[in-house]
Amino acid sequence: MESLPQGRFLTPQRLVHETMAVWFGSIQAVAGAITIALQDLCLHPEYLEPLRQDIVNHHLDFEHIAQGLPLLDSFIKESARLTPTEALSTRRYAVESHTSSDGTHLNRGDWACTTLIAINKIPEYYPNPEQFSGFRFAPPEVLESLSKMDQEGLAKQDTPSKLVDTDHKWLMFGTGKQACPGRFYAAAAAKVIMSQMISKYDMRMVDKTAKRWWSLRSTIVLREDLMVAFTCRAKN
Ligand code: HEM
Repeated sequence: MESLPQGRFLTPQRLVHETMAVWFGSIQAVAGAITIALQDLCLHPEYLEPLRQDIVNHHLDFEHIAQGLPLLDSFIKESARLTPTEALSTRRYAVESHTSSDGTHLNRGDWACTTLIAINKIPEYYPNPEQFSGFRFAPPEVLESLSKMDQEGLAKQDTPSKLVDTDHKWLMFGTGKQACPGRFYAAAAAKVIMSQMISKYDMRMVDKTAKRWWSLRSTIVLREDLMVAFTCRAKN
């Protein structure tokens, strides 16, 4: 809407359609990120207890300011790093021809995008990029509070970061002026849902070797037939 030519306005009908398009277009990305993170939790059950502790320690803060839960934030980010629901990001249309400093040339009318899934595995950006390291993005003071066992073998980033941060290394939500405005909502919704599931249920993947997704062009589509079994935890 911001990018409408000056002096042009949306009719109420168009406004409703645009709003519905945003919701229908975006909610599958939120659902996808949560589903992938829950599957990763089944594949890496050693993260369950530290995450439960994170929820016990930080959920009240999160309820007040819709931010926080640093371990859960990092876990969801790591999960999305290795299995994003889109392989490409940051699509841009060249309104005029342009040559970048590395010699890449775009003609007017060309499209360019970032290769999210490849960037997420660059070793200079992510030490041991193929390793799932659920707490790699968490701040050091939070990591120090973990037991030695929970810290063993974790790949860590030089600087901590959050799921909603945007920069040239983390393009899940795009970058610059057009970066996803829904990311704060998406992260908060994912944390609400994940923290409920983690606190109330134990979970396991019925078949740990089952294929989790297939690709349709650049979209990573989650398989509907993958089964996760949830068991209600006994109340203390
Ligand atoms: C995990 C969930 C989500 C992911 C991975 C995601 C990802 C993205 C990406 C990659 C872009 C393009 C950014 C760019 O080109 O620089 C984008 C744009 C956008 N997203 Fe999201 N999104 C998510 C959730 C949401 C939600 C929940 C909403 C709204 C409720 C939303 C609303 C939008 C809108 C309106 C834009 C267009 C912004 C513009 O062009 O100025 N997104 N999103």
